[in-house]
Amino acid sequence: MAELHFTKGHGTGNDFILYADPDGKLTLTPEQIRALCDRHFGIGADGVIRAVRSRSLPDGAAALAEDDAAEWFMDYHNSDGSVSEMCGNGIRVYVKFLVENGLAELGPGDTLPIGTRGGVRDIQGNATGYQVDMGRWSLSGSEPLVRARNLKVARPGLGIEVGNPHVIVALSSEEELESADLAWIPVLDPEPENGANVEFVVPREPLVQDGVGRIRMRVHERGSGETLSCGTGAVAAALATRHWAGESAPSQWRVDVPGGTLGVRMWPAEDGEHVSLSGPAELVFDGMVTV
Ligand SMILES: N[C@@H](CCC[C@H](N)C(=O)O)C(=O)O
Repeated sequence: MAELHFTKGHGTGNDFILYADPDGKLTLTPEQIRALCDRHFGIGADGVIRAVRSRSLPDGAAALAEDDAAEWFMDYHNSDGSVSEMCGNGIRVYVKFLVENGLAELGPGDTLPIGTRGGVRDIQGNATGYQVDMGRWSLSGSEPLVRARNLKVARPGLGIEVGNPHVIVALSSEEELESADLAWIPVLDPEPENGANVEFVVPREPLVQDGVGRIRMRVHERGSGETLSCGTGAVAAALATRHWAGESAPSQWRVDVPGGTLGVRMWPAEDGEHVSLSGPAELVFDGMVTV
């Protein structure tokens, strides 16, 4: 038995249990993670984030090889105990947790590199929260047929990798988006080898306003079920919508999710196109549980 001092936080309603374990001494089992995330019998959360030094974790070696300034690693687990490569909402909340606990500094204009299993991500503060350079992205090459409960027909999805895997599905109307029952796992055919987060999107009317693209999105997250928001999902959904909209589509997007709004921007970098995610990060309360 050990005492776990934790902080509960969220980014647009995507909620996490965070704890500091700089030297990598408190690895939770999948069973412990499931119990902590249980919304009736535990604290309740979409995932658990451990703040651990990159040098204290085998997975951190790749992060340090990529950028030796990536002192901190975001060790992310979904609420079912599975590991994920990356979490776009979680990383903003994670940086706020590091800064508020005096584990890292992030002054105006500074960049903080964070190790993740999906690669090192650079974070900056901004007026509404944090901005994350999500790095390079790619089409996964897969376009599975997607069936979701309450949607009458199967739809083609578009596979996109932004460090973790996503499949994006365009729906025809806001009514259809609301009618989908995402408590049920969408069925993908073919099923991606490592599973996928599935985002359902509809354009706002008009799609582009003042040069900014606008979409609404709901998500069923791999390993967590339906959540109020998914940062990497918002990035993938904006990329997919731009892909469908063609050459003239904007490079700046506003993505409305049930828990709030996220910003996505595509921009040319030296090594190819990067995409960044911006949004708020909140720490809600601290507590202690025995695990
Ligand atoms: N909510 C996250 C994504 C968390 C991981 C995801 N469920 C996966 O398994 O890849 C986000 O904000 O990006």
